Amino acid sequence: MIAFDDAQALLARVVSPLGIERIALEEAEGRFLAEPLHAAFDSPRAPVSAMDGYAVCDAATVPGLPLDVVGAAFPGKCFPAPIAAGQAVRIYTGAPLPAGADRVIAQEHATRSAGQVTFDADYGPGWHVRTPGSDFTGGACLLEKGLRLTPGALVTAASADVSHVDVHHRPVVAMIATGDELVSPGTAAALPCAIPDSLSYGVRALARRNGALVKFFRRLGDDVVALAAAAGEALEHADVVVISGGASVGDRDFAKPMFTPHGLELVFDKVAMQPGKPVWFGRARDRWVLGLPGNPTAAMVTARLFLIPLLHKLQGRTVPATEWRRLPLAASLPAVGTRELFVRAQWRPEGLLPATSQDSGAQSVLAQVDWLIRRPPRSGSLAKGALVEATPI
Ligand SMILES: Nc1nc2c(c(=O)[nH]1)N[C@H]1C(S)=C(S)[C@@H](COP(=O)(O)OP(=O)(O)OC[C@H]3O[C@@H](n4cnc5c(N)ncnc54)[C@H](O)[C@@H]3O)O[C@H]1N2
Ligand code: MOO
Repeated sequence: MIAFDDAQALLARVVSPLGIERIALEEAEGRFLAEPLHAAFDSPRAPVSAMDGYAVCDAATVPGLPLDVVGAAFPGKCFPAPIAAGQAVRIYTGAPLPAGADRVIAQEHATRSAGQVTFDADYGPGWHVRTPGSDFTGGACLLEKGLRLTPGALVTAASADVSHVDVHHRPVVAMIATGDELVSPGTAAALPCAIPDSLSYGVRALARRNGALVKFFRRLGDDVVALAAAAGEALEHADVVVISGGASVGDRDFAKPMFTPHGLELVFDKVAMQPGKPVWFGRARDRWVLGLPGNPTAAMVTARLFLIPLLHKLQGRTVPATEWRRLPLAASLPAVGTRELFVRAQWRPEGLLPATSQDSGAQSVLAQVDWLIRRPPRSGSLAKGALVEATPI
């Protein structure tokens, strides 16, 4: 059995990013940059107004002194002529300042009469001018390689005058849910011992949310011949094959044997963690294979801790996909056994509240929990308010 940190580190070490493609910014949300993104020019490129008001020469402007309004400046247009002492230009937010002007006075402090403007005594202290390069300078690296393109990052990229980005391919995921008892949700009530296949919905959603294209899905009983055939098909279609269930030591646990004819080589098998001990990771026919335990909470925890890092690494993420933060507990926690313990919790104003059920087969609490608390093996009990390491689930 491998320690949790070692298993995550091993996965990060053996997995390399997929190839690179160039795509339009329009299509790039959620993708990971394969190259750093640099600004084509300064932003703003010229001094621009931060307010609707009047551009003036500060040294020649005092409250109550009328100035001649000699034109209007709009965003996207350069004002044609310089202004001099005694003059002002009507200006709008984002417009380049006319040459000679160095300050903008907001229109709330202005009184217009005919072709002139005067200002009240309260127009200071703001100058309301954004200086060239005050946001970013030409050539500056605005987005690092490996960064995921969030809606905010797309704004940054477009503002740098970039239309296309180099990103890693999206990993294609195949999922096989195993278990004789599993049936499609909506059909179990009529079959006394059937169980709705629930976890494949969560795992596939998690994969999609983390950049994967889920292109293959089978729900199969515990028949190793049929499972091996499905494994072969999945390996043809996907970069990553995820298997749920059949990971433990039961007579019908075929998750690994179904890949034996395909040359499965294990990277790790069994991790000293709770829940999720039976999780395993390997390689077959040059594809990655991740085996998740059947218990739904154990499957979602291990998908969070291994599938997401795997998908992110394939897409070129350069920083660890699991970031632990120190946050206070909203209730006490008992001492930990010999395995790293992952406690499912909910964020409350007073801190992290552990879910009432910590059963690895629990399903109803999965809709409520949003954080995973990590507790080292053999650590002692903790009081309410103690700081723990946690990551969003
Ligand atoms: N003697 C031992 N027994 C078990 C061990 C062990 O070390 N020794 N490990 C336990 C742990 S830990 C886990 S976790 C489970 C996982 O075992 P499997 O991966 O083989 O899972 P299954 O037996 O196939 O299923 C377990 C449980 O989960 C339900 N399940 C499975 N798939 C789904 C699905 N897609 N949707 C909803 N529910 C699912 C299944 O019906 C079972 O109830 O083994 C322990 N046993
Ligand atoms: O650890 Mo198992 O993963 O208890 O459900």
